Amino acid sequence: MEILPGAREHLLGSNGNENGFEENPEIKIQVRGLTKVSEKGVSILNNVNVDIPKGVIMGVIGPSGSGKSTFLRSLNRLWEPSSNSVFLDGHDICDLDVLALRRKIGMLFQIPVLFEGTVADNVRYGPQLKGKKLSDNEVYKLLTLADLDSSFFNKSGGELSVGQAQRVALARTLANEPEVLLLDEPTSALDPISTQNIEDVLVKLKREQNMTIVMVSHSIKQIKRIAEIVCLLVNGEIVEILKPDQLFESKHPMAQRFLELSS
Ligand SMILES: Nc1ncnc2c1ncn2[C@@H]1O[C@H](COP(=O)(O)OP(=O)(O)OP(=O)(O)O)[C@@H](O)[C@H]1O
Repeated sequence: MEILPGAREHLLGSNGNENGFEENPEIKIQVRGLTKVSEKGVSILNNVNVDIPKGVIMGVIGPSGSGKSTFLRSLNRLWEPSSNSVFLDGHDICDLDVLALRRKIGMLFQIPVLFEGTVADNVRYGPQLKGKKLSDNEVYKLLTLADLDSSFFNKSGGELSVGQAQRVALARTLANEPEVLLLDEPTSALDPISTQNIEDVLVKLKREQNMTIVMVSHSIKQIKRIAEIVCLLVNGEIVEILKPDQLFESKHPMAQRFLELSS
C-alpha cells in the first residue's frame, strides 16, 4: 500500500521524539507523542504522531469514542496537551498566548452557537476583542466568503436555519484571519444542500487562501469528496494515514470493520 511521503514514521508504533521536531516549512502542525489519560486512568489518546501539511484538508475518522474530538481540541488547547507534543509552524503551542493561538487556529463545532445580536455583530465579535471594528464592507466580504449574501447582514440568529447559522459561525471564525480551521463534524446537523455549501467553502478556502483544515467527520463519503489525507483513529491511536481512495486497503481489523459499517 502506498503511504504518503513522510507519513510512515508517524504511524502506530513509531516513537514520538519528546523534544524532537524538524523545522519544515511544508508542515503546519506537528504532533509528537500526544497522550491523554482520563482521571480514572483510562487511555484516551496514546502516543499520537502526525504531521499536518500546510494548505491541505485532512480528514479524521474513527469509531465513536476513539478520541477524534479530543485530538482536535488538543490542537488549539481547548484541551491542554503536554508541552512539546503539538507544534504550530515549529513552535510548541503551549508556549503561545492561548487567545492568539485560537485566532490562528479557529474551530467550528457540530452545532453552531451564535451570540445575541445580528449576523454582522457576530462577524465583528473577534476583531472587536482586539479593538478593531470591521467596516460594513469587510463584513460583507466575510459573508461572501462563507457563501452568504448581503441580506443576512442585519438578521438575528433566531431567523436562520442551522445551515445558515453554521455559515455565519464560519464567517465569524474567518474574521480572525485564521491559518488553520478545526472542524468537529461541522455538517452532521445539516441537510445535503447546506452540507454541500459548507464543503464548497472549505475547498475554496484551501485553494484560494492555502488554509490548513482538519475535519472530524463520520461520513466517509464526505472525506472522499474533499479531503486529501485521512487519519484513522482507533482506541486513541492513529492506525493509518492514507489518501481517501486508499481507505479500504487498511489492514487494521478495527479499521476494516469501521469502514465496512460506514460504507
Ligand atoms: N475529560 C474527559 N474525562 C474522561 N473521559 C473523557 C474525557 N473526554 C473524553 N473522554 C472519553 O475519551 C474517549 C474519547 O472521546 P472523544 O469525544 O474524543 O471521542 P470521539 O472519537 O470524538 O467520539 P464521537 O465520535 O462519539 O464524538 C471517550 O471514551 C470519552 O468518554
